[in-house]
Amino acid sequence: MPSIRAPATKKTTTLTVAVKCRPLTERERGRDIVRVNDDKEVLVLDPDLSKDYLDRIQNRTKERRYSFDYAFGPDSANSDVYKRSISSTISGVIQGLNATVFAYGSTGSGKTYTMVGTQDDPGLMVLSLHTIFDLIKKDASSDDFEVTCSYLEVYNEVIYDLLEKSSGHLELREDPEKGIVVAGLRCSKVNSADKILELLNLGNSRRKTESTGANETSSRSRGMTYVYHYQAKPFTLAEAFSSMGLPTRSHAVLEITVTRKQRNKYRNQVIRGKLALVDLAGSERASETNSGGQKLRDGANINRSLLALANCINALGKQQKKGLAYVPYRNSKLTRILKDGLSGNSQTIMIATISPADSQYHHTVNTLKYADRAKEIKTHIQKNINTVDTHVSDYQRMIDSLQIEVCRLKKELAEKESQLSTKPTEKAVNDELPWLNELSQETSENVQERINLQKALFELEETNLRNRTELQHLDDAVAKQQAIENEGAVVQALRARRQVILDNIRDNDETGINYQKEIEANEMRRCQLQEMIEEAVNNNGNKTYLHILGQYRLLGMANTELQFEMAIRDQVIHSQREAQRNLWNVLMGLGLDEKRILGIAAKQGITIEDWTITPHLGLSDGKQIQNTGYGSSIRLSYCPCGGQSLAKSSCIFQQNQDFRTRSPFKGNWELRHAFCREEHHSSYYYMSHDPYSPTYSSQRGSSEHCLGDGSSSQFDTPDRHRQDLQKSGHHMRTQPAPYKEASISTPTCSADFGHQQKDAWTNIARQQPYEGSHLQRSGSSDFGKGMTICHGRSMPGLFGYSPISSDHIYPSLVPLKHSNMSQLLSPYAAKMRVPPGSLSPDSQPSRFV
Ligand SMILES: Nc1ncnc2c1ncn2[C@@H]1O[C@H](COP(=O)(O)OP(=O)(O)OP(=O)(O)O)[C@@H](O)[C@H]1O
Repeated sequence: MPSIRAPATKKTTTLTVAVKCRPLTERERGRDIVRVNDDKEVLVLDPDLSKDYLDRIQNRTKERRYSFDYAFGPDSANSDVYKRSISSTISGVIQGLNATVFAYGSTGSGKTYTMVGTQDDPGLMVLSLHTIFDLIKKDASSDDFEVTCSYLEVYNEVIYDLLEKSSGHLELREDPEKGIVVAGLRCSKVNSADKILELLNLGNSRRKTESTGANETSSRSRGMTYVYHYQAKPFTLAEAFSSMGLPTRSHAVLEITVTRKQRNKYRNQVIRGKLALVDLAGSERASETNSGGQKLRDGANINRSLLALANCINALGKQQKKGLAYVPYRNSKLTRILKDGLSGNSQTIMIATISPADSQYHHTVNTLKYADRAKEIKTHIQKNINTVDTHVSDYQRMIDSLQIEVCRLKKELAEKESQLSTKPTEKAVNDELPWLNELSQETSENVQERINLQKALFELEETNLRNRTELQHLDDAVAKQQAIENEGAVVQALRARRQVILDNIRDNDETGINYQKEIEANEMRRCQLQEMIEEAVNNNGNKTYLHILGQYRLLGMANTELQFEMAIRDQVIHSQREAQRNLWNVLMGLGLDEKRILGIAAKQGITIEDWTITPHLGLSDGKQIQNTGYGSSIRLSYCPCGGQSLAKSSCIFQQNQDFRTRSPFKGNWELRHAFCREEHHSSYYYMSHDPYSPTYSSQRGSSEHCLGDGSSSQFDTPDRHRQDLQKSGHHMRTQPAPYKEASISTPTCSADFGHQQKDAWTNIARQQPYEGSHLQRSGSSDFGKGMTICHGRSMPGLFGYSPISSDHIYPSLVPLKHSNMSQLLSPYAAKMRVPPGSLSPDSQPSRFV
């Protein structure tokens, strides 16, 4: 019988934030600069002792003061932290509530000490597990309990199962019923806290480790004293790690699920509570680690996940204040795994760990800053009750609560709209500076919101694509099963799942339409802001202009940071794909045939979309279609200068490109070779401040008359957008595209700049540290001969991103029209699993502007 989740009352709650300051270690000779007052307030003194009274009253001191739900000083034991801030939440787990506990802090600040503890001072993980089993023991006479446990790590953006001896890479999947799930993760049944601790130890011995110069104080690099407190076989963390003698470089998540079946009057109810205990790797600065190569990459990945976590915390904090719609969970595996803990159905506790040493001032303040923001985050907890029956009254209650939610949201929306309609220009001229600050803040938020909304749309598309694939599998399975048992239980279960997937597709489509509306609203706001800025520049001259210029620079820096993040991500993806290809080579070498491999993969829940084991062949002009004997492989190539070749990745067609851009400074054509980037989200958020970029040259060209030279940008602006800009007074020019038949070519707009702006941009462009990078170049390429078909997406055509776009401030993420490529590729659409019709020129989804 299909089960539904009965509507339980939802309670909105905020993240509980506790700060724990560890004692100074023997090695740290510095000054203790942290004070904890009234168990709630944390004061961080200025590490510079030479600051005097005058500095302090003139606010030149670096002293910082924060207050939290709980604050613990160096004398507090783990049991104090547990009793005051966590124990009540843990008890909720056996009542069907979800809880997440994570320690956040820089390396060596005491995360592991807090989560794991020592024999004398057991940590939060150990204390929580004992509480759970003590409570189960109490209720065991009336109810049946089942406890399962999983333990995973995220290392270099790859998920491993720590309970498996040699775990492969695990994938995250978004299930319409269960939310984010790690496919293939082992869930072991356990019947005591000791058993879990045993598994924990086992898993810890498998965690990835790496040495680093930064964590001299980290427990993991020295003789460790941590002991998991269980009787059967005492086991120290030192034992787990000393074999390697190195600190772990991964984030680990221990998840305990308690399923409770009541034996009394609620016999048909199953209550399920989940506890996630997270041990994050510590953040560190590359400059402090003295490391390079793999270590530097590890550090960058750890920092990236933590940055992604911090970004989510930021966005969630803002969401509470401003109602922004999108939180970038997708930016790392860690944040996807923690999604429920950060905003979903979970009572979440963040333990921010800090060191009192003056040398750690920056890390301490940074941790406290994020902890402070995390206080704003709201989650919505509700009991997880499954029933085997579906009652009409349950549905009625669901509808009622949804209607209340809709009313609340409508009211909020109306309030927000009325706030936004107040024009800042109405303010007095002598208020100019605060007004400008507000304007630039809004400008960058507008940009961020636009990026986020577009990302959200991509995510929905991706989820629905997977849904559609599953739907196809389900239909096949139903047909097969029907032949065996007609309308038996299995067929019914398959049908029930099919319905869930269909509902999810419908919901996602609706959400997509709403996102589209938000994008349109964002676009309107963008035009308003643009007009305000122009008005301000015209009316208030230099002062305003310089201020805006400063904001441009900030945006430019943010873009560069993002580019760097994307470069790392792409590197990881590239390595993974390379490894995957090698693995296939090995499998084929072993003599396994394609069918068998596909069968094995299907059993493991892995979908192989396509693969090619293609020797690197020389390239020639034009298109080639190869048949490798392992299934058809398509290589579309164009490389007049005999460039390099890349084997097609598992889900993308690549074409070597001949990137040409015209340098406005050198005045001649430059040939640049680069590859289309592999399919990845980041491919769509592509920013460039390359002074040679077409966008840039267009800007310069407006005064130097070098427009209309035949160069065409990979980025484009839709007609409506162009009209808006024309309305706002820009001079528009259209650049002809030289290679129309090969690919994507639509007119590009450009805006006129005055000399001042032009020089400012030159300066900004020169400041970009990655100016000459491959990414920048491909971002600024002539796309005339380039082509990337994103396999498996229902979005036809390409998407480009222009940082300064046609209006020199706002990025625009727009689909590029596709040309006759669709006809060329349509015979392969089935192989590519592109939804029917999506390669047709008419299938441009209307929601992409
Ligand atoms: N409350 C505490 N009491 C005594 N010593 C502590 C306490 N907290 C941390 N320490 C000590 O501080 C050092 C660093 O702690 P720990 O290894 O837990 O840091 P970490 O944040 O987990 O580091 P990493 O991120 O590298 O894993 C260890 O020597 C540990 O024994």
